[in-house]
Amino acid sequence: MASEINGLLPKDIQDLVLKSKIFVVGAGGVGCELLKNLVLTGFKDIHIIDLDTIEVSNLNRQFLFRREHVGRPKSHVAKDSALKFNSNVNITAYHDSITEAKYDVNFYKQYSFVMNALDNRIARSHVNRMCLAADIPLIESGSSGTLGHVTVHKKGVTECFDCTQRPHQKTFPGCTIRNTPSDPIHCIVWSKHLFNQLFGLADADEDVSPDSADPEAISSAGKAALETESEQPISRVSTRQWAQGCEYDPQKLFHKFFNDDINYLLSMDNLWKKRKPPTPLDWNSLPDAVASSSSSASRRAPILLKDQRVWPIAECAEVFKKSVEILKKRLEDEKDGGVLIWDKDDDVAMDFITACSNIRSFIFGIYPKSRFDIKSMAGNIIPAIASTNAIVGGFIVMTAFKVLKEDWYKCNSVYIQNRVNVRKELYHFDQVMAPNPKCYVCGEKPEIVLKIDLERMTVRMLNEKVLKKELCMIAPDVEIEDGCGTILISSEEGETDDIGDKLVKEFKIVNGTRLRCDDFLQNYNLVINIVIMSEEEAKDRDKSVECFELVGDRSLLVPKEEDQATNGKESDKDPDAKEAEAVADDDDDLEVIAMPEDDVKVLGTKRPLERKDEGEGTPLKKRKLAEEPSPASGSAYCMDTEVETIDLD
Ligand SMILES: Nc1ncnc2c1ncn2[C@@H]1O[C@H](COP(=O)(O)OP(=O)(O)OP(=O)(O)O)[C@@H](O)[C@H]1O
Ligand SMILES: [Zn+2]
Repeated sequence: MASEINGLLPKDIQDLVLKSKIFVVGAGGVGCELLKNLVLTGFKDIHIIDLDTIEVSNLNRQFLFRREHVGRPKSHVAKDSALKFNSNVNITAYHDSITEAKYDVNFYKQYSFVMNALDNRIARSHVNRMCLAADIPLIESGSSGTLGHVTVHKKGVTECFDCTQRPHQKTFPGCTIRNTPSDPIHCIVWSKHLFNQLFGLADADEDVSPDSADPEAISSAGKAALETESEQPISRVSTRQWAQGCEYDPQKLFHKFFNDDINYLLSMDNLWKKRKPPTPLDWNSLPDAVASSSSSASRRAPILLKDQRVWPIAECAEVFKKSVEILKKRLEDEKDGGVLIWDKDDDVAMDFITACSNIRSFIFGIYPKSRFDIKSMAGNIIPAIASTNAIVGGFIVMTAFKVLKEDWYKCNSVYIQNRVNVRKELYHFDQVMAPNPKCYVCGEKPEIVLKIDLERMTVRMLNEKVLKKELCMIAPDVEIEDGCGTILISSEEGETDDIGDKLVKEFKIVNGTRLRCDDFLQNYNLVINIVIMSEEEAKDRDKSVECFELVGDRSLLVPKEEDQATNGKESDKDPDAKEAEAVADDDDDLEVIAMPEDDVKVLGTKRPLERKDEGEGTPLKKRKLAEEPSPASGSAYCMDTEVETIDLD
């Protein structure tokens, strides 16, 4: 293997490779490629963690896994398969989540550096914080379709993973989902919400019934609907309770969601002045056609597989009936009031979503979709491409050499794009950036501004949605800076459960209140400055949208003059690179992946890393593209990087 053969690697790198101990987080698409590269490079002590087991759908690209491995832990099988490439390596495999408390700061300290090969923001952000706490370099990576990235993060030297705010998931206004869908994705999202309301973790923000507070509906005509609302029996009980009350009778469910509720929507006649009104369906006289008989998919129907053809409405109703019956039984079998978790790979759950979304599409005159298409939209499936993973895995190892040598200023960010840019490059190399002093994670005194709707924000929402989901904490403790140290949230199980449903305003939280948050596991402290939404703002806000907004540090919104004058600006960045950067946010739970046009927001301005004069440690100059021209390529920046990448001397 490379490190065992003298002369293959430069001597200094060979020595560093032989003596380093490294940690790979994730043994999926990128993780498999990476592990194979690492053993072939001759790293001797490799640890790898993954929480998952192997699924059939992994086999087309996660080539360390074979059919006989399905169901076994990814990390264990990855280890066994990689050892076949080079048995002269120590691999330690953990079948576990990296967010478990036992992987603490001391655990991280044993490594020379850490490599992320993950697929979600929470785990990425967690590892970022652990590496900052342990002061261990992190190589972050990701791939999504043809896009990929590799970036380096080193405490106090480069920006951290959270220094740049990444685009968030694309969401749809609640009234579009509940009242006026116009695209298949609206019906798919509604169906996922319906699944959760009936069988899963019901979320008040995912209501599926008509929204009579829709500003568009509120007019003299819409008032009729508002008035009849009180007569709607189901408005007083939750959708779950109502469904339980009628024993999940599929016909009754069908009638409510696809007839009663639609008639109710029709009564909000303001909504239909400029739109085609929906058509309620009757279980006993279902049309025989597919939602749009002119669709090319339906014309091809006879020769297609079940997954590829678009089901006629009568078939959708039949599938709806069967899937409701099975899901009802599964829910009954759950112990201790457990609920079902929606999973794109669960056939019955997918049948339910396909049937519901196509029935709803029919009602609203939206073109239908095949089960295959709906699965990819509902599960945010972006085809994983083996070659992108391979390229990312390769770049990680090339980057690892620079990390081992602590050549931070050479650790450019790499973005793999899906088309060549103006300079005819498929790979975009971006300057390594110094930490953002205002970063809410690695800044000296991390602070953030949180705007909340006092009438809606409960303690539980603050914990689950803001701290854990948005701010990626794992086990937060929160104290109000009110002079008495009132504990609002405790990481100790059960300690603050009883106040979870209380509104935060009951704890005298007002404009300017400061909340001290502390995640002991991540060694992370954050002060949240509360800003209250004005009544006007809260009133205008779509009720199905979250009742909070993370504003960041307000002072960050206005860059300092000095920053503007001297530093690289985000707007200079190649748009393709921004698209690739969005890959980092390809969370499992996204509804729709960040689109290329979504801008990457930056907290403050970016600061290119200053190059240090080797040996003396004094800053040489700001490393700027224009200062290092390359006659050969006309792109000093990338040429420079290529040379650095290929020529290891
Ligand atoms: N908290 C975590 N701890 C350990 N491993 C994790 C954690 N979160 C995600 N992973 C692992 O990261 C890997 C990411 O790989 P990849 O993106 O190829 O996903 P996948 O689940 O294998 O594929 P797909 O999502 O396309 O089915 C997965 O194997 C996943 O189990
Ligand atoms: Zn940071």
